[in-house]
Amino acid sequence: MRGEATIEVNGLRKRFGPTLALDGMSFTVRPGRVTGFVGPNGAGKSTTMRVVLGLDAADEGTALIGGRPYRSLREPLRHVGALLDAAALQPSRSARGHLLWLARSQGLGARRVDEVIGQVGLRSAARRKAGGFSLGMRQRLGIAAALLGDPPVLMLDEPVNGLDPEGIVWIRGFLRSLAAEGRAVLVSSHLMSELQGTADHLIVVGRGRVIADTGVAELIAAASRGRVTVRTPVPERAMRALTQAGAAVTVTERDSITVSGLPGERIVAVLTANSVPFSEVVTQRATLEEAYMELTRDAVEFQAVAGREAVR
Ligand SMILES: Nc1ncnc2c1ncn2[C@@H]1O[C@H](COP(=O)(O)OP(=O)(O)OP(=O)(O)O)[C@@H](O)[C@H]1O
Repeated sequence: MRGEATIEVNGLRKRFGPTLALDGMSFTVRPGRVTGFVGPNGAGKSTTMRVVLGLDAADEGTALIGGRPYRSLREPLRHVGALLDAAALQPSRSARGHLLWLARSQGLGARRVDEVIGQVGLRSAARRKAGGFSLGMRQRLGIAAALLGDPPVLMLDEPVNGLDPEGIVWIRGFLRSLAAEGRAVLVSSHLMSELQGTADHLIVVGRGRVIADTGVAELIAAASRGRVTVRTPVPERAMRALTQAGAAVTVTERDSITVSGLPGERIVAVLTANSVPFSEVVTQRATLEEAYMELTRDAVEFQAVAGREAVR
């Protein structure tokens, strides 16, 4: 692996006829972590990736891989590996034949081909025709192709789409290991749940621009808003003690209250000091899906309104 592991996208605008696909898209993908690129259908994820790879030209803005535009890279596979459409392969070629053909075009040898075949777990199928491959096998082959040049930057468009549970577990672990090697890994999805457990960082997009650029842990913490549920047979006494300690408290059920403004450990300490009995103190955590829904609500509402207008 060589070269700088970054993708920098700055002020991209792209129009397809009446559709503004990219409207000032800007973000940086950093090395050593999996960055999820997530947003509703039509948000501009694929278009951004295509612009970064020089497959589409932007009307405005810049896209750089390791500080350089794709078109200036002499052996691009050594700088960036991409999986855009796993169906795009020559059905009559064997998996190994397909990779050999790609490798030759970039001055890479058969040894490297056999290495990546092993890495993605396709050794036993390497000589079979790719046309007969399942979607999961095609995804593995596409990832093998992306890895051929041992690139510091990887971009995968919806790699989890259509995979069975075993394939999903495999790809999650695999992407994490590629990031742990110091690569910049950008993975798109329109489903947040697909990125749970995979992405460390998220670039959330809607309507051709970035809505949020945030760590997964921070996003969940912000959506959870530090709420803690306390189960107690004496909610009024608990409420008094915690309010005095500076918390905001609401009674949610007959025997439970929701507390905000104090961390769980402090709540336990206050209740104990005031001899208030309790059976449970649970810090609430929003799921990634909930946090995401909150962020993208505006973008989705816009689409729903636009859709209704189109129907009328
Ligand atoms: N070649 C094209 N010609 C016309 N319109 C296009 C073209 N490519 C993309 N678009 C439009 O640009 C917008 C952004 O599309 P894009 O495929 O980048 O979104 P996406 O976020 O990848 O969505 P999805 O999750 O559905 O893949 C959409 O409205 C799409 O219809």
